[in-house]
Amino acid sequence: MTQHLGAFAAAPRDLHAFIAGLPKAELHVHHVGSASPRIVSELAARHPDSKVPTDPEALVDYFTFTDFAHFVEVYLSVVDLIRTPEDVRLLTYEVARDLARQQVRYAELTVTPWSSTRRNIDERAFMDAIEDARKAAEAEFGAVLRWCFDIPGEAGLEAAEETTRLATDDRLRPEGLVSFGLGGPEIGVERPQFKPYFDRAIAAGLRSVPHAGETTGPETVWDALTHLRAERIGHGTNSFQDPKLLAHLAEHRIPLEVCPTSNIATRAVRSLDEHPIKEFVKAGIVVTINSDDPPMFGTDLNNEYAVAARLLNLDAEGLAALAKSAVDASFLDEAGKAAIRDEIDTYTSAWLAP
Ligand SMILES: O=C(O)c1cccc(C(=O)CC[C@H]2O[C@@H](n3cnc4c(=O)[nH]cnc43)[C@H](O)[C@@H]2O)c1
Ligand SMILES: [Zn+2]
Repeated sequence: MTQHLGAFAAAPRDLHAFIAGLPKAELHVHHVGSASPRIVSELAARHPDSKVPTDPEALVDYFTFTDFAHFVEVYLSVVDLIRTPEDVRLLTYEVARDLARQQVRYAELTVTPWSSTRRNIDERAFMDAIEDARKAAEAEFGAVLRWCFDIPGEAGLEAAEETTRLATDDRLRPEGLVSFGLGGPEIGVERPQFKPYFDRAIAAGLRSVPHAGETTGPETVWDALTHLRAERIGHGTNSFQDPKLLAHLAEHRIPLEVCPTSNIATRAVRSLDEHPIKEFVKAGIVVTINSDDPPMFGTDLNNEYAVAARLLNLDAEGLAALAKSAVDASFLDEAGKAAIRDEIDTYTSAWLAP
């Protein structure tokens, strides 16, 4: 599963090692999209009626996408492998292990509960499974997880209603839930129709983090800001087409959750060298670096930092600043943010000491 990892190999050797040990926060990573080849093949073997390959080598081809619609089709075949609360718990716990191995201290994991409840996983059992894994991962790996529940937009308003209910019902809502999102394809899925659901989620104390501008233009990002009151934008890639939007994002300090390799894998951007991340930094926008669906895109967060180092010409101090931007843009409490920032500073000073 290494089709996109070339950029990491291209980073200078010591920068590669610096990134591997750098404490980090991941703000845009999907639950099912983080299933490692080992987990996918284990689940596929458990459910042999599935068309998902059981051989990790065959998964490399299976996870090569022709466009965003093809990506969603493949993504849903993996969603179909998650059939029991134990599948949910195993996936969540293993995802946390993979994050912790990369020195990710804090992650906001995007979970689509509707995809599981509609596949007859009991809603109470689903919440218990993710929470149980979250607590075990924090105790055993030291990785703090928080949840973003997202509406799968293409599934329509019934899915929006159900996701909002699951996110706002005090008897169900998990302790780790901090935010509310909107995912899936953007073409033909207008953002404004989701305003009432975001209003309810925001009123219940959740933060707004919709995907926008990944596969459609800047007008989708404006819609996310205006109608969904977005506090961060998932991707926001095509914002570069509108200078007024760039200025607005910079002035209002709305961070972009940039996922460079994802944009290449889904063919939203032609090549890494054409990625607009440089324009975002030049415009003064808060940029965070994320991995989206790492095993499906043959990447991980460390590789995304290596990609960013190359595209933005960053040294160790620049990478540490990028890591701190993600901490600052997160929904962690102030004490938690300060602790990770201190850890980043201590690590970087030790690295740079003669
Ligand atoms: O679960 C279903 O049965 C179902 C039925 C109809 C539509 C959907 C979806 O739209 C699921 C899409 C799913 O994709 C997730 N995702 C992962 N990576 C990305 C991304 O880069 N951009 C947008 N969406 C992404 C997202 O969390 C949705 O849940 C499902
Ligand atoms: Zn995403």
